[in-house]
Amino acid sequence: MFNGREIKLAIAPIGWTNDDMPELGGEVTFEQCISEMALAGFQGSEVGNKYPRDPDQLRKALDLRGLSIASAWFSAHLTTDGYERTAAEFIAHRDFLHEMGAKVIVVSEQGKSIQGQMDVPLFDHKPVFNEEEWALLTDGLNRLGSLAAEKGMKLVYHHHMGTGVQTTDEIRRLMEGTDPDNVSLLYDTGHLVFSGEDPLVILEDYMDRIHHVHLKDVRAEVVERVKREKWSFLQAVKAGAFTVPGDGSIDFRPVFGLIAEGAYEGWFVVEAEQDPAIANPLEYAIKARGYIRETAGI
Ligand SMILES: O=C1C[C@@H](O)[C@H](O)[C@@H](O)C1=O
Ligand SMILES: [Co+2]
Repeated sequence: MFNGREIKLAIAPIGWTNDDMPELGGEVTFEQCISEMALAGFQGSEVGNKYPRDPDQLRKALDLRGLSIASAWFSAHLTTDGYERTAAEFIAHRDFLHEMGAKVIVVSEQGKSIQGQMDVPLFDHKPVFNEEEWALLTDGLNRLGSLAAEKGMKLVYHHHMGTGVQTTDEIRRLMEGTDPDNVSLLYDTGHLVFSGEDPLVILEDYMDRIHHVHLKDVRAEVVERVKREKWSFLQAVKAGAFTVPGDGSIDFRPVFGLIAEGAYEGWFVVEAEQDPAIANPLEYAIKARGYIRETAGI
């Protein structure tokens, strides 16, 4: 399907230990997490809070298991903290990822975000940026993107539930307001469907700007309850709003079909945060690996 183009498969540690709620999977060790990723047939990982920050130590642990680092999340606060402070943190993050051999840097604007607030209803209180905030965001991202380019890397922007860049219109505004040379898009199926967007529209319109992919599925019945009962993002995650591809309500066949029509090369990262005490991480990783083989042929 992908005609020999290089697509590598990674899985995020968030199914084992959740960075947003460290109590989920608190007992799971770093070694168990990466060993099970390799056992399930993945080649890479993103960086979680239990990963050693010393590049040599991290590389050794990953090399032993045939894994490499695809990327890691960076929380930007361009709309609230300003460019200079954000850039200083970004450079340290970029340099760590560069040393680990990653080519893309995941960035999400967390100014005014409600994704980490346990009691704030997700669908009623998401932030909406004003003109000034949009200017701070797009200008700051262009500048962070040129810092990434200094190391031959790409900034991939993560649209996300509970943030100012969640909906199709907001993604469109971000894409139109930024320079394609500096700002690329991270395509996350789960966040688009959770928000009520059509994930195929974003692929059709922005395929040439997509340089990183998060494969997340959603349980539609849980999403309905989140809306009806006014749950927060974290409550939704705990209740199982997300799961691995092949276990929820998204049909990934057209998604893979459209990606295959473009020129995409890079990582597909399975990313499915749910409670590891309910959804055994190794079992779900194996399930995801099988589904991708069956539907994408990789
Ligand atoms: O890429 C991601 C990183 C997580 O920390 C986040 O909350 C999750 O939903 C996601 O898509
Ligand atoms: Co994601």
